[in-house]
Amino acid sequence: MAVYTDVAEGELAAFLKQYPVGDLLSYKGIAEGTENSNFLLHTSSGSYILTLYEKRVDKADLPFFLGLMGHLANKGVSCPLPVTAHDGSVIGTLAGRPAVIITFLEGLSLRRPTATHCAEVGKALAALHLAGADFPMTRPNALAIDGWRKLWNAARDRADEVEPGLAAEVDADFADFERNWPKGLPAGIIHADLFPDNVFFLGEKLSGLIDFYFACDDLYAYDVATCLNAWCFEKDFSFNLTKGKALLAGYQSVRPLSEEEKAALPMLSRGSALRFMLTRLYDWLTVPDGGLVMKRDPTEYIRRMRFHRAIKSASEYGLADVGHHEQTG
Ligand SMILES: Nc1ncnc2c1ncn2[C@@H]1O[C@H](COP(=O)(O)OP(=O)(O)OP(=O)(O)O)[C@@H](O)[C@H]1O
Ligand SMILES: N[C@@H](CCO)C(=O)O
Repeated sequence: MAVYTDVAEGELAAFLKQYPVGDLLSYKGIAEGTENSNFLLHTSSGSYILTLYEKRVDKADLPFFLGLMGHLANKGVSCPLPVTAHDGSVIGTLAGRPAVIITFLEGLSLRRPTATHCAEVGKALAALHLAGADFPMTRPNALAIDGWRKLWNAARDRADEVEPGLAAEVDADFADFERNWPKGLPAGIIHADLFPDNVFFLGEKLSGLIDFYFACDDLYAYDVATCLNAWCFEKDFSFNLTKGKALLAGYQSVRPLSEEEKAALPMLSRGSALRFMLTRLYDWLTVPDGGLVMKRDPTEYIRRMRFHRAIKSASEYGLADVGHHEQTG
């Protein structure tokens, strides 16, 4: 659950006086999410989300995340708009934590997205990439290869407890990534965690994107690869080609991929699978049970890594007109 910090009603009502959001009518903690404490607020002017940032978000990154949400929302991306206080600030303090109020987005996240939903996600991701292109702030991806290496160094010795042979398998991947990771592809602001729990729909129509707390500068096609991993695999770990096709066609209807980006997709998808495997493995091995962080199963992403390793061409993800591309390693 994700309410790590309790907030008393009087304290919240006083805090809200600093913002143009009306008077507090009711509030409740939101169970979903793992990183921060979130509350749904009803006030005399509408509904809002209050987020208290817990220790897994670096406070120095907040101006980037909140500035980005504001930039994207102003450019028509359906994402939360941070509410500015009467004194012009966006980040306040509540219960000893940095605290922010953002606008509430209608919709529901999906447990079983269809190909139609995947197409919508592809379009929204491409629109986000275009809208972020003139965002003036930058943030390097803390979870690029160097960041993966740190997680791996901390987890490697116990990796075989989770899956026998995993240490050797991932060592070989690192050697390959450190030599062959694509360079020079189109890059800019990426969401970096656009999983189904971070996308809202009203019926088949996408109504909002949330959770920009991994957003950073990196390769656009890497963000596409993350969406293939997050949206196009079934519970039995098979890749759903119809969903892959839909997601990629949706993306390309807004921002066509270059031939180089297409050719790099198998490598990027493997890297993205490794990134999510590593954060999950690290938590699995280091975070005590019953603690604050919800653990997710790393083996789901080991299966994806293996799938991508066997891919010979991006056409196997559902891309039309792709040349044959041999992966090294
Ligand atoms: N702007 C919003 N409008 C409506 N609901 C929201 C909004 N922002 C967050 N929520 C709700 O709060 C939940 C948690 O939000 P979020 O995913 O940002 O939290 P988190 O702690 O950063 O989690 P994680 O990084 O693990 O996904 C969401 O699943 C959603 O139910
Ligand atoms: N989307 C991540 C969790 C962090 O947001 C995962 O599934 O591992």
